[in-house]
Amino acid sequence: MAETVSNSGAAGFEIRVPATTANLGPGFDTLGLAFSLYLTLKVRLGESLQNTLLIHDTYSELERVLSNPKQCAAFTDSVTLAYEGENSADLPTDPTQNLITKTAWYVLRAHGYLKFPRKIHVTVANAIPLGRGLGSSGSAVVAGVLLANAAANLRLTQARLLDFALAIERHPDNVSAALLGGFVASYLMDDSMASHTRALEETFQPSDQGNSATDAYAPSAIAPRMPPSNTSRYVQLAWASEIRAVAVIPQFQLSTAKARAALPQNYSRGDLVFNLQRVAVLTHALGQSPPDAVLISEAMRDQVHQPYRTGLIPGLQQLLDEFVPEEVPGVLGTCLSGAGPTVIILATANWDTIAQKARQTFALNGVEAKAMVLEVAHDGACCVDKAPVA
Ligand SMILES: Nc1ncnc2c1ncn2[C@@H]1O[C@H](COP(=O)(O)OP(=O)(O)O)[C@@H](O)[C@H]1O
Ligand SMILES: N[C@@H](CCOP(=O)(O)O)C(=O)O
Repeated sequence: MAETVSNSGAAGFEIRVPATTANLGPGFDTLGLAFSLYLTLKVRLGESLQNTLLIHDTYSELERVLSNPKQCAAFTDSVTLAYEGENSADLPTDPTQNLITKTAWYVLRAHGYLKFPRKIHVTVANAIPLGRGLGSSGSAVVAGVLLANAAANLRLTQARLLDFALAIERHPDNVSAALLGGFVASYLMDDSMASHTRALEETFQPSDQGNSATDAYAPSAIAPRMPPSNTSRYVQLAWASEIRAVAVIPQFQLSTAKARAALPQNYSRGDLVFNLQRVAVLTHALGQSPPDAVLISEAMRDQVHQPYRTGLIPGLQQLLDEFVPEEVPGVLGTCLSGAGPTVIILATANWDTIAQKARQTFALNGVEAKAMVLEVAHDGACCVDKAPVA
């Protein structure tokens, strides 16, 4: 549950967002599960800034303000970023290029702010591997929304935080689980989001006036529209406490965009019915204690996304075929995590043995992988007053 921080007296705050796995087999773009592996933002508050609001008398005045590349520089001056830990070198610290701060900028601008109202320094500790299907981008987006909410004291409701995250991420499975925690099923209110032009593209529309670094990220000439309200609906589902996930994480990255591009536009009635039958059973079966391995293993099979992604992930099909309860004691079921390439094996025992065996299967297919045994994070993203250690 995310809280709003009152930044009046505090010297800083901390935001923590869990990693997620999406789909769980048949629940493509529908099911998400939060893990106790976190993206953490330690935020130090500095001096208050002047002229942070988009004050304008006329539309043309607003246009003049926002088409001025200096406004990009103003935003950049209001925030500094540093990374520590895993992936430190891989992510941009320019606030106009970093997904966390770009998201925060979008939320700020939609509320009439040109920049953060106080200078902030953000240290990002990211334990979530990038581009592996463990929801790193969804967590970064949720962190960005919470950052703007806390820094500008916007007091957004949970539903509104989700609206902003969805305006950017577009599929609700990862962001719903990251924000809420636990095992979550959600759907998008189709028309509202479909009619909302992609939020980040609007906010960061490249300028056609030149190629300088500042121009390239000049905001579009209009303030971004607010996303529609209540763009999604969700339900938090029961999760049997015996179940942990073995995440087998290949050392290569696969972008979600590429793995989505591999999917067909249309499906047969047979494939649709196959998934509907299984996802309905799965949402209930994963909450039952003790879990029924035979029921779950079959219910985690999928015909909508995994068959089209096996070509991108050597060893995936073998893992799906071999890590079944009949073959490996303790296993409940196996699936691709999100868009991959990580494979998730749900199990009630023998987690370390399963992890070792699964790494070997990847290795036989020429893929080096590490494995982690992950607990479900029942608490979602949070934001608390906390002064970072200097
Ligand atoms: N902590 C972070 N800070 C900034 N950007 C991030 C962070 N985590 C993820 N991203 C962005 O998201 C991209 C990965 O997104 P994606 O391809 O959807 O993979 P994943 O399955 O990990 O979500 C990264 O290359 C980076 O651009
Ligand atoms: N439903 C999406 C989930 C993408 O998750 P990610 O963790 O890979 O970003 C999909 O399968 O494309």
